[in-house]
Amino acid sequence: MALAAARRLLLHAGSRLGRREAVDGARRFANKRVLVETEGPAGVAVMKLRNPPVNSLSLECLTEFTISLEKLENDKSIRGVILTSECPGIFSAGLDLLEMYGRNPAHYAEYWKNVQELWLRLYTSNMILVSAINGASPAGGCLLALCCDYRVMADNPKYTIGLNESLLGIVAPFWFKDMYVNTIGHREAERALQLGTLFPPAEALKVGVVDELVPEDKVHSKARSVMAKWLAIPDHSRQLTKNMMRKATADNLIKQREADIQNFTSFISKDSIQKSLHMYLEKLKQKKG
Ligand SMILES: CCCC/C=C/CC(=O)SCCNC(=O)CCNC(=O)[C@H](O)C(C)(C)COP(=O)(O)OP(=O)(O)OC[C@H]1O[C@@H](n2cnc3c(N)ncnc32)[C@H](O)[C@@H]1OP(=O)(O)O
Repeated sequence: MALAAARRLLLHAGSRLGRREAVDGARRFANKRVLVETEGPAGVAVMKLRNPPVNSLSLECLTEFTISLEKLENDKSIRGVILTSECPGIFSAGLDLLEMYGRNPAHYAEYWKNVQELWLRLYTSNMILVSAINGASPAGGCLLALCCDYRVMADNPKYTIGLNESLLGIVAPFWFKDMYVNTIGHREAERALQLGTLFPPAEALKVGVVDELVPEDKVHSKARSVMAKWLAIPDHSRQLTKNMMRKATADNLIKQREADIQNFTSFISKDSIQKSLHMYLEKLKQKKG
């Protein structure tokens, strides 16, 4: 409840709580974890995640992300968004494991509602979304990219992308799965989901998780040129087509949002699942030492 009120405040107070500048026709607004830069004439915004060290999607980050998207949707001059990261080498580490570990059921429910909210907004956005994947993109990071209409990835074998939930001992929800199937087909999705495959760029391209690979320093310029191509299509026909392709998948979640929240909450609260998350977090720590 408190978070919803804060969200309304942020959205409407925009320039008071966020920062807004106008320089040479380019505008920017920034929350703490999401920076949005727009270039008036082109109608394109660049949205940069900046939640170091790994752009994990904490509750605050999700909220700021959703608010920023909502603002852009309400700005009729914006037709397209390039989604990228300001954290070197990381697009997004996905959902924040610390939001799903050691908390109470009310927190899990609130968190999951916000994950659903962001996904629905991104997946059903009328704007053209192009992701400039400039780093690692596991699980929820891959989810963000999959919501986009086109994915450009840096051709750096150190970066991987995929829905790796099963490696954490958790299960990708049906709507993650639906979007994966829509993108790479049933057989590839079935295999990749069971194995929790994190694809290096060349394999990601081959199975269709991403659409194009470019050298790392060309990711942004390529995303811009892709955007220009998409902008040449009339909005109304492109939007109706996108809606036709995505509506059933989105509706599948919309009609069972509450049940999905309850499923998530009871699943993630299980001792065995908390134990798996604990072990995974320990593994991440040990990797350093
Ligand atoms: C029904 C349940 C369905 C729920 C669905 C969940 C979907 C998800 O998105 S679950 C999250 C899955 N994410 C991952 O598996 C990614 C885990 N992270 C990594 O593999 C690596 O961190 C990285 C490849 C993204 C980056 O590697 P790098 O070597 O640069 O950094 P690290 O030293 O590993 O990490 C730095 C720091 O950040 C912490 N961290 C990493 N990922 C997360 C995360 N997703 N949530 C919270 N915190 C994360 C990591 O533990 C390190 O913390 P410390 O500095 O405190 O040790």
